Amino acid sequence: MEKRGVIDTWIDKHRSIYTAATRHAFVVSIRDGSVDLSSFRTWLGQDYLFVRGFVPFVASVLIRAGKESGESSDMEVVLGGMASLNDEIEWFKREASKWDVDFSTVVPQKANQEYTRFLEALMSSDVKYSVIMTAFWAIEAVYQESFAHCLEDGNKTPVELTGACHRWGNDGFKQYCSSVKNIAGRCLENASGEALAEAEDVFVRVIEHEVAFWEMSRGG
Ligand SMILES: Cc1ncc(CNC=O)c(N)n1
Repeated sequence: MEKRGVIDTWIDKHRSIYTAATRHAFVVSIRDGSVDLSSFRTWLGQDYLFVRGFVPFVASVLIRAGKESGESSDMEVVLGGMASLNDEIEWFKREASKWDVDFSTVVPQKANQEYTRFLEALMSSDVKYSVIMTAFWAIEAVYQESFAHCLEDGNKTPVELTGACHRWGNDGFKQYCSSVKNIAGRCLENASGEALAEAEDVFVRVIEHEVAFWEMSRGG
């Protein structure tokens, strides 16, 4: 059994928004097969742009893990995430041709721009390692929980969308998210009250950005 740490208490405390992010109508529509393909194409284009902005964020987490962490394994965990982003960008490009989406013409929507700006602010050296790790975990965990839901028993996920679901819903990604959560949890155990308050705030803001991100797909 995993030890229940401060992150689990935050998930419970902010359960309604956490569920809004991990069981969003768009994700539920993938799982029940009612998904509107224009919504999926919108999500695909926006998420490709997001991921391109996420790479420098993960790179900054990697640098911080190498410099500031007492645990040498932190860097290896983040490096694993970085490596999967490399595959992910190739996957996005294959999906774009499959769904006839031209990434060169996709314009980032407001929610996407705001999320990317938020990530850029977290890359500042003023942000504590425990806070940046909490954000990193929350970003990955929302996708893991959302897409794993589309693969759980009873799903009617259309076969052409199972690739997306496996990308973030597979057991390896779940393990990786759990490793990132353990790193964040370990850092938070030793954090000051001020750092804890900042990390909780960043956790909630990540979840809010994720909800707003899913909402973009509604526009089709
Ligand atoms: C908006 C958003 N949040 C989290 C992820 C998952 N991390 C990397 O792919 C993602 N692709 N997009």
